[in-house]
Amino acid sequence: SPLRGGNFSLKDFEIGRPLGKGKFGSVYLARTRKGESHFFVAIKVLFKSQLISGGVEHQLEREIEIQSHLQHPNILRLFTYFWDEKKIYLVLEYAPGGEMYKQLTTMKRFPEAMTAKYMYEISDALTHCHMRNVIHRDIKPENLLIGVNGELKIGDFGWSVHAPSNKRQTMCGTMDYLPPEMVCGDSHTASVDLWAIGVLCYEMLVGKPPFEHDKQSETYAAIKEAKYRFPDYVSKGARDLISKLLVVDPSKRLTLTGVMRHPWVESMLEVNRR
Ligand SMILES: Clc1cnc2c(Nc3ccc(N4CCOCC4)cc3)nc(-c3cccnc3)cn12
Repeated sequence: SPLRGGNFSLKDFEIGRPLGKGKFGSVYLARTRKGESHFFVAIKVLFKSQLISGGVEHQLEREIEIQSHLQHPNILRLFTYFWDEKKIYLVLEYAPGGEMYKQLTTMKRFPEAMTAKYMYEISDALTHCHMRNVIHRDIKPENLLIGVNGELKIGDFGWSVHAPSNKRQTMCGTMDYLPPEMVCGDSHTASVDLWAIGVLCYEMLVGKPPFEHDKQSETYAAIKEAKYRFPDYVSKGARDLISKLLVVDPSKRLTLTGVMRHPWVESMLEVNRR
């Protein structure tokens, strides 16, 4: 890629339309100026002042450290970063398919074959992370993007840490994806990501997460007991996979290999190949 080497600055890019707004800044479509073939990227612009007031500078450092070293087809690349007086710029891979949660909102719920393909891809990506002792900790549709061939891309490592960790995290997103051990504040391991992909699989098939309740206290209670129900249309195979991930005891959850080899996933991947 033309983003070899270092010391880039804003003048090396033509900034295009805004792609969306994040918590601490915005994301813009951009393309490299140099060279004949215009290489599209996404530039995430973060305000130093907001990072400091949000007390998340160290989290950004971790995000950059982790994401710049992970290279996997289902993990959004962080090519480089630079800063000026007021802002920090992350030069990320552009995901032409946009955000998964917008796709899910539009479609209401995904077909089983599409859900199984995403489950395979995210398990493959998390295997890559866990082998490098990286726990993502914030798997949810809002952090997942879609690539040029409809493939899933994990797009945000803002909450990832090196395992094992008992880092308290001031919650500012949804609780729906929190596993029991994090709800109870216990230390947690990579298996928190397995619980999260169980929640993700349910939400992709049903259109809402399994433990969603009006009151936060009810959500917590349901999570702690892994108490949830399936609508009738969820197949036996999908129920089997989800029930092996949404297990209170972290050591009893299905492994990532177990997800990729699950009979329902394998049978649905066959459907995709036809
Ligand atoms: Cl990082 C990163 C890399 N690529 C993206 C991206 N890509 C992207 C592609 C296509 C469309 N559109 C396709 C036609 O219909 C309208 C949306 C949107 C975003 N979006 C975001 C983002 C972030 C926050 C809110 N909203 C979108 C972050 N990204």
